[in-house]
Amino acid sequence: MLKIQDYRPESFIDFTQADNVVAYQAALKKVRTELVGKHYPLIIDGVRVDTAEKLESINPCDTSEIVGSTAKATVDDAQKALDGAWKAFESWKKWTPDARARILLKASALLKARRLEACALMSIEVGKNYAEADVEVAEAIDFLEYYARSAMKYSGFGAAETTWYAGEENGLMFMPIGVGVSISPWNFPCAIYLGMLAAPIVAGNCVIAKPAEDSGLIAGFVTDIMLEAGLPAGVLQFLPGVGEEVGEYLTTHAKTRFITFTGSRGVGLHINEVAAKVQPGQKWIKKVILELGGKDGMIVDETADIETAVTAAVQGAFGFNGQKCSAMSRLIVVDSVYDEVVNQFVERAGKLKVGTGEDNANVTAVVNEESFEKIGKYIGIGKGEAKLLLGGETPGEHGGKQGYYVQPTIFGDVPADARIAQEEIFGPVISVIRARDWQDALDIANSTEYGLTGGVCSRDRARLEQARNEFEAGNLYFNRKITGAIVGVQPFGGYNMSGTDSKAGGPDYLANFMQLKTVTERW
Ligand SMILES: NC(=O)c1ccc[n+]([C@@H]2O[C@H](COP(=O)([O-])OP(=O)(O)OC[C@H]3O[C@@H](n4cnc5c(N)ncnc54)[C@H](O)[C@@H]3O)[C@@H](O)[C@H]2O)c1
Ligand SMILES: N[C@@H](CCC=O)C(=O)O
Repeated sequence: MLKIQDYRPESFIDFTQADNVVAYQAALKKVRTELVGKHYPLIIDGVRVDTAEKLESINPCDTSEIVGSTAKATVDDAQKALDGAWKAFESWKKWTPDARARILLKASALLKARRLEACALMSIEVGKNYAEADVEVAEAIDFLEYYARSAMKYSGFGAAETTWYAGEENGLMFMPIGVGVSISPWNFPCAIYLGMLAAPIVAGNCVIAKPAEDSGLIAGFVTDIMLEAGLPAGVLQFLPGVGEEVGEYLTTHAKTRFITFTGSRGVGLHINEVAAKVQPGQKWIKKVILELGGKDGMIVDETADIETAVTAAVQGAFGFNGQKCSAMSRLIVVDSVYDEVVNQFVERAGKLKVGTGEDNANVTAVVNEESFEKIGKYIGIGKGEAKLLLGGETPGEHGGKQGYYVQPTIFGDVPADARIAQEEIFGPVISVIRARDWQDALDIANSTEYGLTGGVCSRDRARLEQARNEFEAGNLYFNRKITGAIVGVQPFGGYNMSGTDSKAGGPDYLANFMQLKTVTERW
């Protein structure tokens, strides 16, 4: 059993302090010297393997810059990774939970020591500003620390309660399940990537990690940390590649035991479907854990503190340019305070500074051309569906640099069933919806197929209690922003089409990657 202090989330760096800003800028310089331009090969069975083709990361805030590259795995590489991982599983599954957990704790210490480098790399690779990058690296550290401790809970024959029965010993054992693939998105390329591989690994499984195409460098960076921390060869196979090629190959493969996926609803549902089909030679029903998109709404009623509500709306809507599954993309305001709330929201959002992640702007460029085009298309749709209150342009340029820049955009008086109020846009585009009253607001909040995050700004106790039970969201927040779940504090995962509600960073998350065996011995 580990002898360590109780879990406590990392605190965030205060960038109102000048010396912290100076330290961040020094990290940016260091990263520009040491990591920009770097190439990360695949890692199969602990060996670095390069490929003929590569995947390049482009700086979204300055598209003339190639930040670096990774290898691009083929299906042959995926097959080798799968075979090697099963070999590694034979010994890894026998490691004790505390021995496995020590590797996560060591990785956490290594990541803490390189915290600002990881942040700076994300500022350049995906355009995160300082606070957004820092919150993410803190979350990655938290995942390592939290899952290391969680692993203890599943240790030994008596890990779960069973009832005593005369003449027998009965007990439950939690067992690892095998080799799985972890497929992650670009928007939390450090924390979600790392959390989604660390959890199954500490539970005794082996993982093939397939990062998103746009964020291979930060994935390579943290993969190296996991290996430096002492993971045996083959336990973690690093397999950057194209989702539709290697991702598809692995999710449909007979030897894949589990799939943990975080990404868009379309891809997630596709994986759910193909993974359900039993392949020749397949011996199990694949476990599929899906965490998908959202169309997250926050209600403001007539009893709310308007200043609190507007601050929550601006933070929830525009943090990392709205590129969070948790982002507030619908602001639902009760008619009697609609004008007051919306005027203040538009005024505050209009003051946000647009620029690069490296310059610590409030709103930076969106991640890639596909997102840029998609967001532009939705802004066009919005202009036909509602009243444009702010922004509405996609300049594609800022300060003389070409990049995927989209103005913070707000539409008002959006019908609740409009496309911009129902479909995930994943950018800085907000629909404000007018509700007749509180009940109408709650009905509107629940009127999408998603159910990830949600919020209510109100001082009415009865309404908060009603929302507690009736608001369809996996993560519900009152009188604050609806983003920024903290590991262990706000376990994270969505309802309905937002996912399987696996609750990353929650007390039972590791159980997703285990099977239970009941053993009875009669005396
Ligand atoms: N619920 C959550 O916890 C959560 C967290 C972060 C992001 N998201 C969601 O993720 C989306 C943004 O991320 P994205 O653009 O990277 O999503 P995406 O679905 O386009 O890609 C996610 C991953 O899936 C891979 N992929 C694509 N096609 C595949 C296939 N056929 N088979 C296997 N893998 C395949 C991609 O290469 C990538 O690694 C948004 O919808 C956002 O809401 C959800
Ligand atoms: N866990 C993050 C969102 C992850 C999705 O993009 C939050 O709570 O804001």
